Amino acid sequence: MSTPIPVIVVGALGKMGREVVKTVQQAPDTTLYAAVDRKQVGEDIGEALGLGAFEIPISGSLQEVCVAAAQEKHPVVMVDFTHPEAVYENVRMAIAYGVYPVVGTTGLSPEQIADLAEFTDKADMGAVIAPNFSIGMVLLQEAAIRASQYFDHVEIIELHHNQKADAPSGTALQTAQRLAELGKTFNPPQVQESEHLSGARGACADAAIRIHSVRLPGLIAHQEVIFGAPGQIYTLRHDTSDRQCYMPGVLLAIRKVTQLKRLIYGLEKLL
Ligand SMILES: NC(=O)C1=CN([C@@H]2O[C@H](COP(=O)(O)OP(=O)(O)OC[C@H]3O[C@@H](n4cnc5c(N)ncnc54)[C@H](OP(=O)(O)O)[C@@H]3O)[C@@H](O)[C@H]2O)C=CC1
Ligand SMILES: O=C(O)C1=N[C@H](C(=O)O)C[C@H](O)C1
Repeated sequence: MSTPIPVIVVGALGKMGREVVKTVQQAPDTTLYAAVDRKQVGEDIGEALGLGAFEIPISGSLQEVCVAAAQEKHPVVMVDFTHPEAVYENVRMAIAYGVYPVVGTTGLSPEQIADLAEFTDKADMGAVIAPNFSIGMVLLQEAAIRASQYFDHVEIIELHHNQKADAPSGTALQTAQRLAELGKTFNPPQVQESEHLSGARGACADAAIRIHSVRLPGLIAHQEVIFGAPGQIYTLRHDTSDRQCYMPGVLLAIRKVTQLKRLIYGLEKLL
């Protein structure tokens, strides 16, 4: 059997990071190389997650971890589930040390993504950025693309837990972007609208698609794409009930990223 892929998990104590740590430890072809977070530095990551000792202390320095990874014979992968304000620098750091990034953190601007793509090209390396690693969301987006051939009116509602830092969600933005790529203008105005409360009609994304963001405790991650036409409504909805739903997609990206020679945006491009 070949050597398991060594994986650095950044944001290892977070809601997503802890799932990735467990998944990477359990999968036969991946192994946890390092766990990075800004809390509980020095504590064993397995103990910190209530999983027993892994003999891997939490590191507070991604750079130190990358310096060590750069000395390894086999390519090392970094999985980042941190914060919109941290992710760009983390990815730059990983690429600078030849560590392959798999990024789930949302909130990167289009300019930052373009910049990172240029950086991977120069380094002759691959990277994966996916705003949503669940297969259900890929299928929802594909159904939405098909429906867009027949419907001219569409709005998106995304609903998340109220610990989420960014709005709208990266997934909602990507959904709008994928519909906009069809080259069609949606939602031709029917009347002169006036907003009596700012934001009442949501945010206007690509191709005049409205996105509405709901934040409540009790939610995890949910999205509706609602198409309307005279006499009918077609609603596509995806609900997350456990963050395990993202793990097959994350594992797929870990397994494929070292074979890539450019930055890939979106899980659908790996399927
Ligand atoms: N692509 C996908 O499929 C999915 C993407 N996401 C995205 O992933 C990101 C993380 O989500 P989630 O796990 O819920 O968030 P959490 O806040 O639960 O976890 C983030 C973790 O990263 C830590 N962290 C923040 N900044 C740094 C840093 N600079 N260095 C190291 N660690 C850091 C946080 O520490 P502290 O607590 O101190 O802030 C925390 O432990 C979000 O952008 C979210 O939108 C979420 C689900 C699925
Ligand atoms: O913060 C979350 O939870 C999620 N974030 C991602 C996003 O912004 O789209 C993916 C998923 O919606 C969960």
